[in-house]
Amino acid sequence: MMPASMSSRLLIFGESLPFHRLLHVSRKAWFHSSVSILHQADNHGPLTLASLGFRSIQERKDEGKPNKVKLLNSHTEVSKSKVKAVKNSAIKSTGRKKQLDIESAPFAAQSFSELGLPDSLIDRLESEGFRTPTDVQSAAIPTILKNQDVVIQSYTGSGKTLAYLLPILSEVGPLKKKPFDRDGEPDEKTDIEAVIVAPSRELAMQIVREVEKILGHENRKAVQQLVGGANRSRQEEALRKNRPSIVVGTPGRISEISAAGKLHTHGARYLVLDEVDELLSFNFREDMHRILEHVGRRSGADTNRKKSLLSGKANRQTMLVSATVPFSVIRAARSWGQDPFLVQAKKVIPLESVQPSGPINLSKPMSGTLPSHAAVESLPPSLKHYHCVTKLQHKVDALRRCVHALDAKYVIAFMNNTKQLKDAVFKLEARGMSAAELHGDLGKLARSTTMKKFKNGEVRVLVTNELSARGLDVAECDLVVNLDLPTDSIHYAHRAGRTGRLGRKGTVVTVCEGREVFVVKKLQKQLGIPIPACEFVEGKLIVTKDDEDKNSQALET
Ligand SMILES: Nc1ncnc2c1ncn2[C@@H]1O[C@H](COP(=O)(O)OP(=O)(O)OP(=O)(O)O)[C@@H](O)[C@H]1O
Repeated sequence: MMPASMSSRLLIFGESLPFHRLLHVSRKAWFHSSVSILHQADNHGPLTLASLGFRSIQERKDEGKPNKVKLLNSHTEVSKSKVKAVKNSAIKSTGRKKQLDIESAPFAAQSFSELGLPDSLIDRLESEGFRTPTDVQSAAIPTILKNQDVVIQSYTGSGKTLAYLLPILSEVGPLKKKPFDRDGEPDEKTDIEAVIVAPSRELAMQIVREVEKILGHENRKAVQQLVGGANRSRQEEALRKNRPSIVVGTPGRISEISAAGKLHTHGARYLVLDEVDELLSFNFREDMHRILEHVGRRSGADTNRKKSLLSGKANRQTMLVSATVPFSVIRAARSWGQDPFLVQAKKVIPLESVQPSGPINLSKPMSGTLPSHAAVESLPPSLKHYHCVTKLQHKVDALRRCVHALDAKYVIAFMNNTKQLKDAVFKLEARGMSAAELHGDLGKLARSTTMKKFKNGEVRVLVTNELSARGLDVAECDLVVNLDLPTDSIHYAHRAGRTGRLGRKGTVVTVCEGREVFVVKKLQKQLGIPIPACEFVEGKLIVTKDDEDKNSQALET
């Protein structure tokens, strides 16, 4: 669960301060050098929960109290020394610089019931142990419930899946808010109402499990997985028999079944693209085109959208989700959605006010992404990063020593080449460390068996490739090792994000050769994080100074 301190911060001029501390410093009038907090007032200002009709617990508690700190006022001052800097955003708002999400106090929501979800859903959440919404959930749920198209961006493991699932489940399926129609009859829609697309089978199946967990076993037929590698006719039969309201799948299988006329999504109200930046890649282009053209495209579809629909746009609510949001995603959201919002952990702003924070390469329109910027703020702050230099032939040994030094129990090691990956598993096993391979050449059954073994602790080191970099949620994973370098900072971020989930501790170690160190330096810069050099000595991880640091120190002295 997200620690309270993380879920109660305010963003002030791009800087953050825990809500309780803001109150504290303001009360004490502790103003060494002050920061003005101005109430945002223009059209491009952040959408806040208050503006959406929600009030924070704090606001409600403060009602009627004398001398309360009026946060929504135009001039509150806090000590600058108490304001902690937040890293540059991947994308910046072009709205007035002085505006801030001061009303983001409600983002420190203490319970799901504050967010406008139906009781049936809240009961289920509680029985599954979900009591406190994460920041991104507090920001996204009310926004989506107001029928806004959204781009959701927040760091890996911060709970983005429930951020979009809960508002959908409050409108669709057995736990929805209005289970009866206008005539008081049970509203048992038989159409597909939500389509959720993910780039890999594992991720799609993980999302299905999350939906099933919330709906409960008795309602599991309300969701159907449509993933490649599984029996297609069985999936088609389940669609016909169970009439699910939600489908979750991979682009290829969804568009295949849709093209065969066995999946009717024209009346769907919701389209979610999870790991959207990956779904925008060339590999998925044709399938994604079909999905975007069909989902929610029925004229006069039954939606509860309040605003009039622009001609040529679909009758659906579109949600694009990822920890890494390059500007290509912002552009896509603008062209597919209607006045979409960018939802981050502490702010909700209109997408039209978002600009790229660097130059776009206009000669390559499809690659107009800003990898270095898109990856900033995609990593949980709780992660520790190191790199370790070794010879190519000693990399697996370095991995083994790293696992022992950190006493890591659930380790994911990334490699780029399947043959070398198999060799690494062989070497680890030969040295008595339980390891298993996971890659695309394995069948669906073998992949899920391996995942099960990893999750239940039978396998200590999962050696895998980019297949497992996105979305995979193994809460216990305490160490990620890059045995081969990732291709760029976005890939680094998604790999690294397999550990340190939901505020837990996690370590990322990149094992590289001397000639590769410059890449680590580059990653460090692009991600805005330190990745110091380390060695494993006598069963311990020791941070060392690398040559560059030693040189700069020598120059200083
Ligand atoms: N409010 C909550 N309370 C407790 N656990 C939660 C809450 N929300 C989500 N979780 C759990 O946190 C874990 C991470 O969530 P999730 O996979 O949605 O993260 P994510 O932001 O989508 O990560 P990634 O970017 O890597 O895909 C999951 O196991 C999920 O069940």
